Amino acid sequence: MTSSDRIALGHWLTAAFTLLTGICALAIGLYMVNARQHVGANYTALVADVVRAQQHPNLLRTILNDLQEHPQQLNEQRLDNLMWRIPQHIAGVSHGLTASQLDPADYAPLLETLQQVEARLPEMERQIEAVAAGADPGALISLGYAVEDDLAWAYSELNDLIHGAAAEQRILMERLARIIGLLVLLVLLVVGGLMLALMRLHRQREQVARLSLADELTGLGNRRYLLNAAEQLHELSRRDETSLSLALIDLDHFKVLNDTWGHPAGDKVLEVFANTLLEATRQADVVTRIGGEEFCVLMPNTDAEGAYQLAERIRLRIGRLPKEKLGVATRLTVSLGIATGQGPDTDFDSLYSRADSALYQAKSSGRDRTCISMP
Ligand SMILES: Nc1nc2c(ncn2[C@@H]2O[C@H](COP(=O)(O)OP(=O)(O)OP(=O)(O)O)[C@@H](O)[C@H]2O)c(=O)[nH]1
Repeated sequence: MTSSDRIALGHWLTAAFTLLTGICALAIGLYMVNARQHVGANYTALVADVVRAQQHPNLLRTILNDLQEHPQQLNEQRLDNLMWRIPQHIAGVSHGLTASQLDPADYAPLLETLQQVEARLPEMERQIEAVAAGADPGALISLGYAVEDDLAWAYSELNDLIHGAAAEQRILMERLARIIGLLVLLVLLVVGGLMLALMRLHRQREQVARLSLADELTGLGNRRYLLNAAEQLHELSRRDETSLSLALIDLDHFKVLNDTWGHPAGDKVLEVFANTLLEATRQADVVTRIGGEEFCVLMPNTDAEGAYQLAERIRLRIGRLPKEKLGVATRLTVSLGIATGQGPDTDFDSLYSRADSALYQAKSSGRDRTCISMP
């Protein structure tokens, strides 16, 4: 996975996480609004019915009080109107109660009282007619007060019951919403953690892949890296009919350097050497360390003359490295063997063996020189 792939994956995961968080927040918000409205609507309508019905006993008491004070002045029309409205409101409240989520056991005695009131209304109507016809209002007044008393008690109790239930349900909904919020938070934390772990895993895999292709000491590509690059460059050179050159570079008498100044000093020299190689070569060249003190530069689109120029540039730069930079009081020299192929003649094995022969030639003819393999 390339770093741009990793960045894309990171963006993708962040976008997915943001989307998930948004959806969760939206779902909780909708749920809370909906639940509140549902609970509110359920009890608000019922409370309104009861409050409206509570006016009836008040009205009835006022009419009865008037009748008691003025027995000759029966307000028949208002009483008739009440006799018509009371059963209607009892029916409405009964329906609201059975449709609600209240426990029927809680409101059954109140409903029974309201039904008893309703059952007494025909008798009351008869008495209203009798009083209107001139009878004594005493019986009507005492029945009316009994009805008023029952109605007032039943509606007042119902009011308390509904308000209590609404408050209880609101608390329950708030607790539920809090629990759901916590659960969603937990899910988001788990998902976020998983996404982070996934990204870390990808990073580690990428690091392992990078390490498996890198030389630990110098940071250059290793032999496996060289083989991969050679395959691709050979294919490119074959297709475009361009030259591909390879230079094998070996430090001279490195064993002596190691034996004289120690292995750590030798390591430092190898690092300086690797940096010098990188500085001397082009961006397109593939610089690798393929053995102890053996390095390789693969040069795409480079003919024999160009390869020789580069090899000599490297050799001269190495020879001019100051002792302070090298960390050892000696002059460093290198031997180079180069080989060049064109088109199909650029496969790694044949280039390598030709460059290796040229390197052997450079070593055996006195070192500190570049030898070219003739095709
Ligand atoms: N410090 C250090 N030395 C290494 C490393 N890898 C290989 N060497 C040493 O490099 C030396 C290579 O020795 P030889 O193969 O005899 O080559 P040379 O001494 O350079 O002789 P010529 O190549 O013939 O000039 C050995 O002493 C190895 O121990 C490394 O990573 N660090």
